[in-house]
Amino acid sequence: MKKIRVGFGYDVHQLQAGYDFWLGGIKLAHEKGAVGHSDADVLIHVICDALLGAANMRDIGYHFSDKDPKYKGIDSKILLRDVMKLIREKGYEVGNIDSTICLQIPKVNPHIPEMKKCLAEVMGIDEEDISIKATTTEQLGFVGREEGVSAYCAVLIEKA
Ligand SMILES: Nc1ccn([C@@H]2O[C@H](COP(=O)(O)O)[C@@H](O)[C@H]2O)c(=O)n1
Ligand SMILES: C[C@@]1(CO)OP(=O)(O)OP(=O)(O)OC[C@H]1O
Repeated sequence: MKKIRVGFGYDVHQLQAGYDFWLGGIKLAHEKGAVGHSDADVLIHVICDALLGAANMRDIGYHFSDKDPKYKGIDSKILLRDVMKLIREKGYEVGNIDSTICLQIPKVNPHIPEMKKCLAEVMGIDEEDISIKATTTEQLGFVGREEGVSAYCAVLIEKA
């Protein structure tokens, strides 16, 4: 019988001036960028966490410690590629991904096609199986005050 599992991811990064803003594998032009040990790509991080959770393989920080200098400034696409390797070693393939980015500004919608193309290539899956959505938080909370960006992700993985 085919085995289907669900996974979920949530992550937050601060936004500060003087940092690049990597999101969904691409660099956005903005006066603030995301702060982290890695390139702080919050969308990729939640996809990684959702995939690892679905496969019952802990989380991103367990595999790629934020204390390890090896990961300082690392391109999160490299981490995502490694996570795909880990779940495929367990015999899983991605069913579909659904994600939401919480960001007050800038608008994400114009960039979603490029993000999907980039992530599909990194993961070796069909763009049609990746959904990316965005919401402001109506000026409320840390996202609304433009102090941070957060994201949520649900995935299905399956094996024969
Ligand atoms: N950073 C963002 C936030 C939102 N969007 C798009 O705008 C729509 C309206 O946002 P609300 O927070 O008022 O719901 C939202 O549904 C997204 O389509 C965006 O592109 N980038
Ligand atoms: C991605 C890693 C890599 O060291 O560092 P951060 O960029 O700080 O991101 P976080 O979401 O805190 O996840 C932990 C780490 O795996």
